[in-house]
Amino acid sequence: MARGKKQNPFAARKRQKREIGNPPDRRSEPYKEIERDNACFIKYYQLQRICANEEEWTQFLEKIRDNLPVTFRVTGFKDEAKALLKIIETQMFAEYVRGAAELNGLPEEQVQRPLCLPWYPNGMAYQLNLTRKDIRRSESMHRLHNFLIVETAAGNISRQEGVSMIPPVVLDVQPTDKVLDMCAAPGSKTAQLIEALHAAPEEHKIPPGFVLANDVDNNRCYMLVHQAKRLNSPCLLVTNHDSSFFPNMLQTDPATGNKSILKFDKILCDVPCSGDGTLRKNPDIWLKWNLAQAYNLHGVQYRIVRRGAEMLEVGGRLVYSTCSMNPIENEAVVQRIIKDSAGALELVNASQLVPGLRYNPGMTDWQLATKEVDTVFKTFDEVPESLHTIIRPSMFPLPAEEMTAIGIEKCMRILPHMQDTGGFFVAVIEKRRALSFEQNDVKDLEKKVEEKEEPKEDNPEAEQKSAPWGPQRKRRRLHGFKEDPYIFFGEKDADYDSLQEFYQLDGSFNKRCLLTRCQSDRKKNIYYCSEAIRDLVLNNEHNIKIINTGVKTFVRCENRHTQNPYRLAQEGLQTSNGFIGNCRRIQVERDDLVLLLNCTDPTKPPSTHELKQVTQDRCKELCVGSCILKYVDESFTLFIVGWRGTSSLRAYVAKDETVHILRLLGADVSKFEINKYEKAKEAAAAAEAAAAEAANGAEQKEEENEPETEAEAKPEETQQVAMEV
Ligand SMILES: C[S@@+](CC[C@H](N)C(=O)[O-])C[C@H]1O[C@@H](n2cnc3c(N)ncnc32)[C@H](O)[C@@H]1O
Repeated sequence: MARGKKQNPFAARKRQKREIGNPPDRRSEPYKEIERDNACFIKYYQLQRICANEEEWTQFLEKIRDNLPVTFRVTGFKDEAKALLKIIETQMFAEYVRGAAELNGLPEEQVQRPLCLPWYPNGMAYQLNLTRKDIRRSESMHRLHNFLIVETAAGNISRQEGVSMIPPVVLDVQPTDKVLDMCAAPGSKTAQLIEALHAAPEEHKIPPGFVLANDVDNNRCYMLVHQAKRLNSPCLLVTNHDSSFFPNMLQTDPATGNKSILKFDKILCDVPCSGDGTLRKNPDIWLKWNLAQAYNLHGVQYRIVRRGAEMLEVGGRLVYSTCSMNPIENEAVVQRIIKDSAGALELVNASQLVPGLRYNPGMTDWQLATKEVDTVFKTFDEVPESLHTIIRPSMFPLPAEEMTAIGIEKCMRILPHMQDTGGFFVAVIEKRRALSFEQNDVKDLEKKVEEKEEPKEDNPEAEQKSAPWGPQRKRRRLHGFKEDPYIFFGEKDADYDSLQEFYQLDGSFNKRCLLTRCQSDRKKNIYYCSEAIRDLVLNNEHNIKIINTGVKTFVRCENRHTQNPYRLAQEGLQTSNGFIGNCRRIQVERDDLVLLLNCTDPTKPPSTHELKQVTQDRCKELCVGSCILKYVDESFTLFIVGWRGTSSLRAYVAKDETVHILRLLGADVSKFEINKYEKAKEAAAAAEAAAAEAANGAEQKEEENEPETEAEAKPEETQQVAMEV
């Protein structure tokens, strides 16, 4: 190479590749199990004495190397949940026992029954004695597998790690609470928070409280929207911010109209962590685990919980949780925030909310070490200067008397061997008074918001339009997609008037909570959000990046026979149902509903003549258009969106929901079930037959071209080829 001439690194890499040749294609190699071992991990946790004795340590190591059993919970606020639970406990568990017996070659009597998690409210969560792989890969489990997939998609069950259900339970959310989930994606805990908010539908048609679910990762925010949307709550707002710098928000007092800084009653800080408590579910962590991760995360974990503490209402509750077992990410963060709060925050014991849960108390002592765990430090003084930027004084345990005052033992450490779960850490904190470092200047915030706002229209009747965060005026976009605006209905809206008339919407329905996402005279989808969420959007849209809110309630559906261009959306029916009059309701009996749901061809809806006389008579009273089908069972009542056609009636629900309802009705769902093993067998047989036919054809062609004697000489061979293919 000529002197001074720079070598192009890409070209060099290409040349090198050509010389060495392409790396072997590993896709054809058999899948190698990950070795569930990591010397530093073992050394570190042995050093910390996370187990009381050798025997427990052996149990811990054995369990953490094992696969995780499947757990799921029935999503709780619907009346149907109990009916579904009953089906699970009878039919599905009978299926489970049969399948597990076949899988393990055991008599059915010896199969361990699924375990109802004692600490989960209302007996709604179960742990199966099978792993995800067992269920996915065995034919005997295909019905159970189908059931889990369909009911998860329809939002009636949630497959979630057992220990991950604990933080929302101890947060103890009530329907009136203002809840913040600071690190919410992908949203399994957010779903629990929403369920708790809607737990008393008889008291609140729409809960006065709300859940603000936030995540810093824009892509993960959309996973969160997808997960939370299954619950169809009008009380959810999804935002995209770094929680450690979450902006203060304004709220309006509905009685006085005065603005104040929003403080939350309940805050969940399920912070990013090294995740070594999920080793059973994610064995690849064995390959990556090292102490540097915990050292790196301690700072951001502290900043998030500190910001959470600032935004917490006095008297409110904050839960700090991680799926890590490391005291640097757990007790060290908790002791630091409690100490810095100078008595404003207090750790509390929440064991009464999880009766029967086995856990260890928070650790009062731990040690730090180098990344390879070859040098151990008991105090910061022992740490060499070269590590001072990595290992910080706040990571060490406080002196014993300070630790006693903090009551760190009130934290909960759940280890895998205690009840065959993953590992988890949970701390419950309450705020006794305002923090010395929190900023509560409402005037200052109002000024900042006003500076960002566009001039307001004078006409109070005009619709209120939000500008998405990262206002278009500035054409600034930090990351992710630019969201469509949130355009609320004004006091006078022609579409609302026609909706009100057609559906006899009750006077308590707040039309100003209806919104669309595009500026057009022909609204396409109309969403609904609660009053509290509307207030938050309008007060803070210039300050906060909103990703999603509102539940789809009306959908444009032009049909020349109907008087109203909007049909009801099943997603929003849970909310709109309570406000719609009798004029658009048809009560149906079981057989009629089964008939309607079994009609899967939208071009051939059931004729009203096929229905019971009473249903036919009721249909005659309704003009063409969207309607509510009501079905009353002994233990539950169902409301389903329907369509009254000129001479037909149909149910307007998605496939997974259809299967769910048919299941609740005790109807046959076999036509919706997919047996992938049967399908694979059928496909293999078809391929075999096709290949045989092709081989036969080829042989015949050859035979036709060959001399007569040759063909006569090998007839069995031709036969043989056909059979072998
Ligand atoms: C342990 S996960 C949360 C799991 C979630 N609570 C659930 O139950 O599904 C941590 C989340 O924190 C988010 N995150 C990381 N740093 C953050 C920050 N500074 N602010 C907000 N979210 C953050 C990550 O994107 C990740 O989704």
